[in-house]
Amino acid sequence: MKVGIIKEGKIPEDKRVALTPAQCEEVLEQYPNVEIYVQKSPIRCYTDAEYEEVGIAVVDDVSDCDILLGIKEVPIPELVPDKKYFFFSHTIKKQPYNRELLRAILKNNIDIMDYEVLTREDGSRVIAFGRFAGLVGAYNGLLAYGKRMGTYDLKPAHLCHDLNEMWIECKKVKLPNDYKIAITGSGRVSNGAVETLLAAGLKKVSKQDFIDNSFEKPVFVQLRSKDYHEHKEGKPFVLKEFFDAPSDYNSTFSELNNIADMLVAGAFWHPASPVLFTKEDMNKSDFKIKVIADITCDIEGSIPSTKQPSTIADPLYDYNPTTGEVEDALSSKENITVMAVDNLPNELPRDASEAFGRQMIDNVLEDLFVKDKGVIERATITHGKALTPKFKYLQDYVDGNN
Ligand SMILES: NC(=O)c1ccc[n+]([C@@H]2O[C@H](COP(=O)([O-])OP(=O)(O)OC[C@H]3O[C@@H](n4cnc5c(N)ncnc54)[C@H](O)[C@@H]3O)[C@@H](O)[C@H]2O)c1
Repeated sequence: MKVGIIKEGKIPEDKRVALTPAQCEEVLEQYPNVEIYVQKSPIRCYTDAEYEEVGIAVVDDVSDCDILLGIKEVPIPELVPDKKYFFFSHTIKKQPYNRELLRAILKNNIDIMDYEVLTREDGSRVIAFGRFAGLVGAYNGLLAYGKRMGTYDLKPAHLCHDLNEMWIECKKVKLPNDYKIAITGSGRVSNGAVETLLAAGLKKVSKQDFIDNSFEKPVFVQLRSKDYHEHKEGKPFVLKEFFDAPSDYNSTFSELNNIADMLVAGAFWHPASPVLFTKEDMNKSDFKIKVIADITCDIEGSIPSTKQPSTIADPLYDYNPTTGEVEDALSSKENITVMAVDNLPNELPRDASEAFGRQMIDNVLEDLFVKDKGVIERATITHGKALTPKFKYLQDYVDGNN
């Protein structure tokens, strides 16, 4: 079986790759009937030379391979008919901008296996980049504070060679004693953010201590959903019930509005959930938060200042709490500085790729190359020019009725 690692064609460019050079070697050793070909790419985070150094074939054309591995959506003119593809198609929520892509996939008799729906039997996702989003998102928050105050200057994560260099950069962080950072969430993103703040020398404290005490060093609190939501009728907080009916809950986050200096937003936010605070709260004189690293990046979602996404190249903007408008980054001390990069894992592409490939090797490739125990079937959106049964709900989207 021939496997091709394709060159990413989407703009803005994605540097990540599904298998690193060392992982390609590992796969070839484990599956002697498999061949791997890497399509030449000037942007991939692992260079063509790094693949060649370990004996992996780097070629111009991978269209004779049986299975093609990418990361982001393949541009329609680059799709090769009758192939099996793996990439993030961003079609399963009927994203309007990818309707034509799904139509082209069907027309060209392509089987698309989408990483987003690669799941284990219990439904948990096999491939997720949340940790890297959290690592970099919190780092960008610290970077923003250094720039606001002019106290230190962190090298942007995407200019660091890898995560190790970012950890070393973290040593430059100098926050005042009693500087307080609130992180929301307890999942992959939030736990990644915790790793960065610990690496930067902050101390983790409980919510009560965060509110009641002052400290001789910078501190952070990690808030689980139950730490900042309460049932509207005073019933006990039950996580499943909160997920099922978030509109039955109020947010109590505002008790930290005049305590936290920075917010790192890392909890998934359902549109029916209460917001963290309002535009009016942000305009109050005791609203203390001056840096918001919004990793969830829901535009006009739980955080009113997240009015637009920002980019890796230009990660910050200011929110003027008086006018409610976006202004240039770091244009006034009265403004709140926002980081809302929506593709954070791409800032550490080498590490993110390595974690990605590890998940592929450990959880997917045996099903792909030997016998499918369900992983591949669950992730297959199209087969034989038709939607597979699980994805039939996309038919009206394909037909253009929705
Ligand atoms: N900016 C980026 O580049 C980037 C990258 C990856 C993920 N994200 C976003 O970060 C957020 C968190 O992702 P994650 O990987 O940590 O997810 P996760 O499933 O690992 O964790 C989700 C967290 O949100 C909380 N939560 C609150 N309401 C919820 C609900 N209704 N359903 C599910 N969880 C709920 C959970 O308790 C948990 O703490 C998501 O919104 C995701 O889209 C952003």
